[in-house]
Amino acid sequence: MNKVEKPVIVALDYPAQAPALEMAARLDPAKCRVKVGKELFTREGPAIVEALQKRGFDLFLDLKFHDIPNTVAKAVRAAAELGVWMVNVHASGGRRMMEAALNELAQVSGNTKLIAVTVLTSMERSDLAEIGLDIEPLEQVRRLAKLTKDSGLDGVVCSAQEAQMLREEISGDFDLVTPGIRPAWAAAGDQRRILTPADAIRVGSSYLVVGRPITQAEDPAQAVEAVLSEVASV
Ligand SMILES: O=C(O)c1cc(=O)[nH]c(=O)n1[C@@H]1O[C@H](COP(=O)(O)O)[C@@H](O)[C@H]1O
Repeated sequence: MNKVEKPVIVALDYPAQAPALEMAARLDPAKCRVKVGKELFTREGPAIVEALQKRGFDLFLDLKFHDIPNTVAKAVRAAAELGVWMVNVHASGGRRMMEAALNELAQVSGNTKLIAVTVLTSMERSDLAEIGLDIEPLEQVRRLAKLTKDSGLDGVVCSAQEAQMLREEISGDFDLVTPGIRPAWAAAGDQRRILTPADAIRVGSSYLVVGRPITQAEDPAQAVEAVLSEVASV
């Protein structure tokens, strides 16, 4: 078991600042963290990060950087200088890219976590084959997670269905940040490889990225409580 403080990260997948802040106003920063992704950040920029931080939220800036080492390192630095709690890159950018990002991060005060995306939960074996990877997604996740750990990063984004395998293969402190979480009372929607909050924690997830089951609930704060009580029961 890898229980952490405040394991729920609410994905604020909104097109603009107003609805994102409306949702944030219905959430308690003492109970959950929030995630800002590409759409919201591209439209609103650092202002949305600052507005959410001002309300007391720990913020995961989910921009999944993937470029040459110098470019990614500078982008990670810019994120850390915004004071975000967590930022991410694509592990497939390779060891030199991840190490450069980590070195740059070490020069910024604060303790922003740096994690890497392994294989997106939307990708299947056939998608990997089309980009020249003739292996099972699970195997690619294993490889990229090991590379991420060897490169010194804090953890990976992966499907909770891969968490158990990663806990068996990778020892020590290593965050497994898992989307595709669906409490029994929520609709699966477009997510395919899903797990309940309790099962995700049971198999070794550290943080649960939860979007619509919370943001589309009639009472989002109560939905956070429901997820937390499931987690507490493990
Ligand atoms: O990096 C992510 O957060 C992410 C990676 C991944 O492989 N799959 C995935 O669903 N996500 C994100 O996790 C969130 C899941 O939202 P819901 O499906 O609404 O719970 C969305 O913000 C996705 O963009």
